[in-house]
Amino acid sequence: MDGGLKPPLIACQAIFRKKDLKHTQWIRVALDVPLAGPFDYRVPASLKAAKGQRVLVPFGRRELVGIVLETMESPSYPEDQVKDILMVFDDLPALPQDWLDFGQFAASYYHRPVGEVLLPAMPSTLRKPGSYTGKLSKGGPVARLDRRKKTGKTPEPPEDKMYVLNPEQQDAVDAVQAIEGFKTVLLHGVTGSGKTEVYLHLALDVLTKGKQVLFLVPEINLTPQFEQALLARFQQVVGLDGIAVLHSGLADGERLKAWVAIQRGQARVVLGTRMAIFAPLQESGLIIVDEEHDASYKQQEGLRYSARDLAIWRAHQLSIPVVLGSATPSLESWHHANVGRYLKLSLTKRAKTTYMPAIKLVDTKQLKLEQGFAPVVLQSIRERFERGEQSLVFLNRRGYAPVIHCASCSWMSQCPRCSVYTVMHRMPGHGNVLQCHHCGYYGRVPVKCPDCGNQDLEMLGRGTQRVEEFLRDVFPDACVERIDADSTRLKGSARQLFDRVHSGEIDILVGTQMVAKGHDFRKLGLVCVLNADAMLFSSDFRAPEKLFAQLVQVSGRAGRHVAGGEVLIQTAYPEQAVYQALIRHNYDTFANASLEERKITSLPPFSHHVLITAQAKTVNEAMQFLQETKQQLITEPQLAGFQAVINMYDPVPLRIVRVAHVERAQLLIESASRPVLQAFLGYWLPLVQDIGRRHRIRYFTEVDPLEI
Ligand SMILES: Nc1ncnc2c1ncn2[C@@H]1O[C@H](COP(=O)(O)OP(=O)(O)OP(=O)(O)O)[C@@H](O)[C@H]1O
Ligand SMILES: [Zn+2]
Repeated sequence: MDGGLKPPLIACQAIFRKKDLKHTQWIRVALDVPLAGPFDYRVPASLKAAKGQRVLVPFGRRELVGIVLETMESPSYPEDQVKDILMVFDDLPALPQDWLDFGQFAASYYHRPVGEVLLPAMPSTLRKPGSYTGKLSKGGPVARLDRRKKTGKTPEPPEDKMYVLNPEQQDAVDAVQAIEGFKTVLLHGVTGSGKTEVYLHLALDVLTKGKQVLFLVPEINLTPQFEQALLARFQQVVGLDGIAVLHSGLADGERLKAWVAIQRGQARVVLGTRMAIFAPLQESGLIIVDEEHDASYKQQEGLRYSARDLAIWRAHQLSIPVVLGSATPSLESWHHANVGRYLKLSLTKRAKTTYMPAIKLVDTKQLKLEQGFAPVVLQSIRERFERGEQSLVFLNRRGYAPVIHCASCSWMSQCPRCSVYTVMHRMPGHGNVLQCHHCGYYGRVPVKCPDCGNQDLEMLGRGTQRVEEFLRDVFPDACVERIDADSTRLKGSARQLFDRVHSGEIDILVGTQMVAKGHDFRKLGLVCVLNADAMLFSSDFRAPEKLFAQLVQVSGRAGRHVAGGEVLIQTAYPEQAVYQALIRHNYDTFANASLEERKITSLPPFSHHVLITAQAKTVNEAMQFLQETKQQLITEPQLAGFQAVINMYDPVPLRIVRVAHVERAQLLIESASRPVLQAFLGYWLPLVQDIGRRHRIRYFTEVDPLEI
């Protein structure tokens, strides 16, 4: 048995207790429970626990795995109330102090208990008592992993196409390499400008200095492409095990393996989605955040963190550079670069073709559309197909039809649990079903109207499935495939589909935002965008920024390796500023004008937001609760000083007010100063908690929300 793994000590603890009292090592432990703590424990003489080690502790009637945050002279409770820990796990090196500090920072900034930050960051096997105490534990998950024999030969690395950097790329590399200590770099490079090559050159430099590189990408389906590039370039340098990948799509064992390699310092390059920001790196030299503007860096449940923002804090903490790359930087980052807080580096040309694709607007107002397609769009797809080039049809709506409708009584396929319509999906083998994209509800498609009995129910609108079906009809000789959350549900299926696009087998690809970003499609000549207008009139002040970014990204998939790339955007509002900036490839003008508007209206980045979202049986209860919390600013004497510097809006119901029988409302808090807002939250959130308890209401707090 591994040295540190002792059988549970519950039985022998009583014997030790008396003579142990002089010894007394006290520790403070982080536990994944929704309570603030602190949780203090005593370490019996038979054990030794150091900071950053995991320990097994009794908690109420349960036993939990926690992380030692501190060792102390004395506990913060009377000693006889402090319980003994049961085990210490020393099968891995202690988690580094800077990692603990990082977790503490995230906890305080996002106002969550530290245990809810640190423990969920780890693979589940390392924080489940059962993985160590059960009959089959055999020394714990790490020992089991280490015993697993390596079989087979190490695969050869993929072929590496290292390019001679063009002058812009070289300048960017030189500028980052010249940085000493911490600096945030914004690498603004147009789509296809070869940002990846810049990252790889920077990474090589850092690796040869013996440091680790952390590489963040926004989506799981971008990891295989980057993993291949990293293996091609670095497998010879750091070995196969020197490259670790972390994302939520990994099986438990794979995630454990990657984590262990990182914590032991064996992994030199860590590639991952947002969760990888919590990798316990030992000696990191560089952090790269690709597509830094992407909303996927924001976690939308539990600890609602932004991995991009945390990456900057982490780099500052470690005194290393952090490179944020994007063709469409977030307005926050763009602003920081404009005022000189970040170093702005630009790649203005494409690396391969030198041409940006021609972006054209197809005005659909006067046109008769066929299944949502303008005739010129279908004609263009046909021409590309005949020339052997690929086309991408982008439609950000999955399913077959967004709603079923009865023309005679106006019945609609409303979700019984939510205030949205259910979407009709074709399920191979199951026929047609109605599915709610918010609560997961499934139902049959009625054969006749449930209200009036009319048998002619209509399918309104179209999603990717219907578009795929239509294109298969129109182009029977073409290979038409669809990539969206439905077609890639099975593990590995997304990768297979993307491989088929890259190999050129697929002629026409229909896809949602899954296909829109990051991918370097070689044979893709044409991109068609069907329902861009859907995002045009959203109430969210970030909607134009998001729409612009999305359209630039998807347009950027066209003509990366072939000349003559073209993008056709169907719209009924071609005069809108977003579209006009887009056809001119003018990010700078769009961003600067948007920032000007934000400044006038005091919106981020010129102010800072916190959002409280309350959930109750009725929206009125949620609103009342929020109203009462808002009232504190006026009635609570200790908050009086904040009245002039904190702005609270009126509570409002969410746009989709009911999801899964729960109604929601939100309260937006704003301040021109981040430290002031943080100080205010420190006083105000405990009051909110008390009111929440009284109202028996669930709510969550979101610092720097992306959607309001
Ligand atoms: N110096 C170079 N010479 C020739 N080709 C290059 C050079 N640098 C990169 N490339 C190639 O250009 C293509 C586009 O590069 P890459 O995918 O890195 O673009 P990107 O800037 O990340 O774009 P996006 O923002 O759209 O993801 C790739 O096929 C890459 O191999
Ligand atoms: Zn629903």
